[in-house]
Amino acid sequence: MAREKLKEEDKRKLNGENFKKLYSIFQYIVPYKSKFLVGLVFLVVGSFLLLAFPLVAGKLIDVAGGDQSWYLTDINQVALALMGILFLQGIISYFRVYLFAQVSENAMADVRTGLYQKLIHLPISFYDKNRTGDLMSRITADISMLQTTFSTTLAEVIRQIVTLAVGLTMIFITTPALSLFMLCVLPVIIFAAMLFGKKIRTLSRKSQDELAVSSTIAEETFQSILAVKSFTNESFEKNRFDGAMGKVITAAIHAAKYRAGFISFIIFALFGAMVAIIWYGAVLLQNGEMSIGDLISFVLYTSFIGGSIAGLGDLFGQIQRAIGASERVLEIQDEESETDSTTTVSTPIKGAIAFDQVSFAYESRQDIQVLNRLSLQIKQGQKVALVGKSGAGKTTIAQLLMRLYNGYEGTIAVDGKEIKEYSLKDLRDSIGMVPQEIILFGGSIRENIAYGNPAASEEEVIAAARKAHAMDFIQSFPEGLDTLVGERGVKLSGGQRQRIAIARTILKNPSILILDEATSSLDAESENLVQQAFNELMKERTTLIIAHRLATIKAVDQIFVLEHGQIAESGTHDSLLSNPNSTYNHLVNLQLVE
Ligand SMILES: Nc1ncnc2c1ncn2[C@@H]1O[C@H](COP(=O)(O)OP(=O)(O)OP(=O)(O)O)[C@@H](O)[C@H]1O
Repeated sequence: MAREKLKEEDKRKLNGENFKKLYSIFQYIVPYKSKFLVGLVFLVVGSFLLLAFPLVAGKLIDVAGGDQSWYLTDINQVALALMGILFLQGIISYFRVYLFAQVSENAMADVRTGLYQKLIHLPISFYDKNRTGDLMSRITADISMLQTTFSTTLAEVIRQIVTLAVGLTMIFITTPALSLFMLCVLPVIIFAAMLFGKKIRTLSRKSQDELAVSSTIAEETFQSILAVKSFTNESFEKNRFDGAMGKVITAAIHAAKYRAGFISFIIFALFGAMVAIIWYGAVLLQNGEMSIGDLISFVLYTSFIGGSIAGLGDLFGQIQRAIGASERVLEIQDEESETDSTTTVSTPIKGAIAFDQVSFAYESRQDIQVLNRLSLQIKQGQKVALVGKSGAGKTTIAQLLMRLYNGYEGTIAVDGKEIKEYSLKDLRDSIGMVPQEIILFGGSIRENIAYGNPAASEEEVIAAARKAHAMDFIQSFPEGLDTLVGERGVKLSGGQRQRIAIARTILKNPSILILDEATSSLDAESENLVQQAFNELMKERTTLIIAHRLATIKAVDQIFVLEHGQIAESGTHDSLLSNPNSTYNHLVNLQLVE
């Protein structure tokens, strides 16, 4: 398997606190513990079997040389025993890998589902602070990393530790003098290599950093290529890039000097140590203190030991990275979900709305007081419009009503009861929102309409589509309601998307309606159909229109003009217009000019 290169910033220290994080994720394995334990037993037995291989291989040579002191005295028997060991270890490895895969796949699917469920229950304010790409990588890359850790890395660590412990024990039992000699030579070299390695890593990180700087320069210029060209700054940019490249080369060559030293040192020292050890083995052999078979066992065991020391270094790197990944997963699990009142109401929400002295600032932008002691009342069934300059806080009012954000001061009541006392489901079920920008899910038109009420029957879906004046265009597609929309489906026009969103909301049948009007206007025919669909939708529902185009709101019962976080004026279109100094009048004039 190709391993991704370890990024230094992704690594964490191997200390108790960090292991606890990994352990928290490891808890997901508990439901599959019996399979995990069997896999673990297979792993240890398999490792022991493999470690018997050098011993028996050594015996093969000794038996060939006439040694009769072992249980098996015939080379054919010994060779068969060797094959038997390999065969058995093959079967055990198969089941070990298979079991660990089952455990880790299931456990990590649980982590993923848990994380996904947690994420969709987090408040919108969380999404304001985190980028989608980052959340995606937690659910995909980070958990894949953890999966590798629990399926392969953990098994490898155990296998290598067993190999190291058993390998060392075996060589000390069979060839103590030679092992002791090796132990005096090798650690010195390993220590020197580690020091060297650390220095080289620091230096190559520096050259990578320099490379990153040069990439940023390139990226910036490509993105602003228009500016570069219109200012004829090509040569300026080239010089900037040249300068950055110069730094890359200096840093890379500096690192290369150390790497060259390291390589020649390793070749000399490692092979030198090998010569020394083999020389000492030859001396022991000559003096009759050791058999050829023992020497072969020793060489095989030391190659096993060497392999596991090298392997462990890499594995610890992986674990350090896995800790980073578990940290990012746990971070989300520690986030606070939307707070909810557990009491559900028995009487349906009718739709009278009252904001009383409501003040609010977004958590991520505390310095801007979006609403400032705002009060407004909307009677049940009334149609009202909110107008105001862009950024005045119209959408914010709607979002607060749906409790998409908490942390406001004052009270917001529906049917005379503070919204925090409703369960989120009751409250949001009773509010239908048709947003400005309608994004349909990938799937059929039917599924997109039924999103408003997944339990709706075919007839109800069709009736809703009719009321939303969407059926005509739906029927014009060969596949009708089964037509696929979204990224891989047909592209619908803005007006068509709006009518689907309206049909969806008709199916939801809320008592309160929020229409966030699209800023861009549709062509006259489409506009007319959408308006008719809206009229159908608004029937007998309390309706709050977030109006951008004032022409569409002449008929509402009341208009609230929002300014400086407060309701500056309210009244009907005609009454507001009759006052020449009103902000409303000013807004209308502005739009007329546009
Ligand atoms: N999620 C958010 N985080 C931080 N600030 C926000 C957020 N959403 C809106 N704001 C800020 O709050 C203010 C009010 O925004 P809001 O979207 O309610 O205005 P609006 O009246 O609906 O504007 P528009 O007519 O352009 O849609 C703006 O200054 C905006 O920048």
